[in-house]
Amino acid sequence: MTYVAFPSSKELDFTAIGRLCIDLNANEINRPMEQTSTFTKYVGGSPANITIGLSRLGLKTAFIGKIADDQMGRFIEDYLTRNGIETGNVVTDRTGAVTGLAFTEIKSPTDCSILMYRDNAADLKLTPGEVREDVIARSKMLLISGTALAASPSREAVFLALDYAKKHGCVIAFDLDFRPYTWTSAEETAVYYNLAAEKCDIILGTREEFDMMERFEQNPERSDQVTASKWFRHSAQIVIIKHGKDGSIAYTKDGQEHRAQTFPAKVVKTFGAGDSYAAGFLYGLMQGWTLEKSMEYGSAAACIVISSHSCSDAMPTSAQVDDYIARCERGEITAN
Ligand SMILES: Nc1ncnc2c1ncn2[C@@H]1O[C@H](COP(=O)(O)OP(=O)(O)OP(=O)(O)O)[C@@H](O)[C@H]1O
Ligand SMILES: O=C(O)C[C@@H](O)[C@H](O)C(=O)CO
Repeated sequence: MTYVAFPSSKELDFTAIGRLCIDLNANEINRPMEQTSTFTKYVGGSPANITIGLSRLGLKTAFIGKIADDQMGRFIEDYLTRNGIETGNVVTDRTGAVTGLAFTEIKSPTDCSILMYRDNAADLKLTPGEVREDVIARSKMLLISGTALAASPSREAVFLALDYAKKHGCVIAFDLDFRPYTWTSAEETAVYYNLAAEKCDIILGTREEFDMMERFEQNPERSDQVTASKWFRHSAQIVIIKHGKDGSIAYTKDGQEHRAQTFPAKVVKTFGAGDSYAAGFLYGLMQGWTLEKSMEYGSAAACIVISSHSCSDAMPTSAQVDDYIARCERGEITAN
């Protein structure tokens, strides 16, 4: 059964728009930030991580975003280029904006948090005029990410990208990627998330992210089924609701539910699970696999990333995902 049809004639498989930033991940893990002295620098930001993931899996990818005119901005652009991602629509800020920094605290494999430095962040300065229609026109899929909706002009840039995607028959995926620190009001957050989600074919989020969007609605049981059915009255064909190590459920417009197994992992830290899951899942969907197989691939990719120190750098290749699944089947990997 095919739930979304990707336009086969287009040259780029995947384009994402949104946040490009830096992760500084604690080297001394299993302790609070106060006791951490050194960090390793990686490219970060959910849509960047997903694009890197899809490029590692072998797809032709591009990114639309804005970087600071400094060493961090140049590091990000260089990393994307070295990973085979087209950066012609990554523009450089000239107003003195800075690169967003995410310091990660790894207190234990299940207790992780992120300390953000995002004042005057360059990624939120992307203007509608800087979004190139031709890049979206050449893409089979556009991915948007919620954080880019948090402020103008990046918010309007994303809505224009959605219009271009609709015009050019691009499949649209929305990773909700709700980061509370970027937003100022709960009402504003829900309004813009809902406006964007109405236009998307595939919506991926956690139960908590959908709860945030449902603040004006009735879903007292926090039912995934009720959540998904709302979006099928708009553009959605697939709604995925993620539940951490308990797995994920994909709902489809034909009323079906699809579940996939999760895999054991020796977890180092939890962040990056959602981004690697999205990369693996969207890759499978583009290969024409079943939803179950695509979700399983996402789950295995997530296990690889949460067992590693980084998010972007740890994004696996197909060979690594296949190998992980095979080792799990042979009982060689157990959870910690
Ligand atoms: N501890 C775990 N063990 C095995 N698989 C996991 C674990 N945590 C997450 N996963 C896999 O990753 C997928 C996505 O994880 P999760 O629901 O935590 O997303 P998320 O909250 O968006 O992640 P992030 O922490 O990156 O924001 C899950 O559906 C599951 O397949
Ligand atoms: O920008 C953030 O919010 C942090 C990300 O850079 C980080 O890579 C992450 O949390 C991945 O989900």
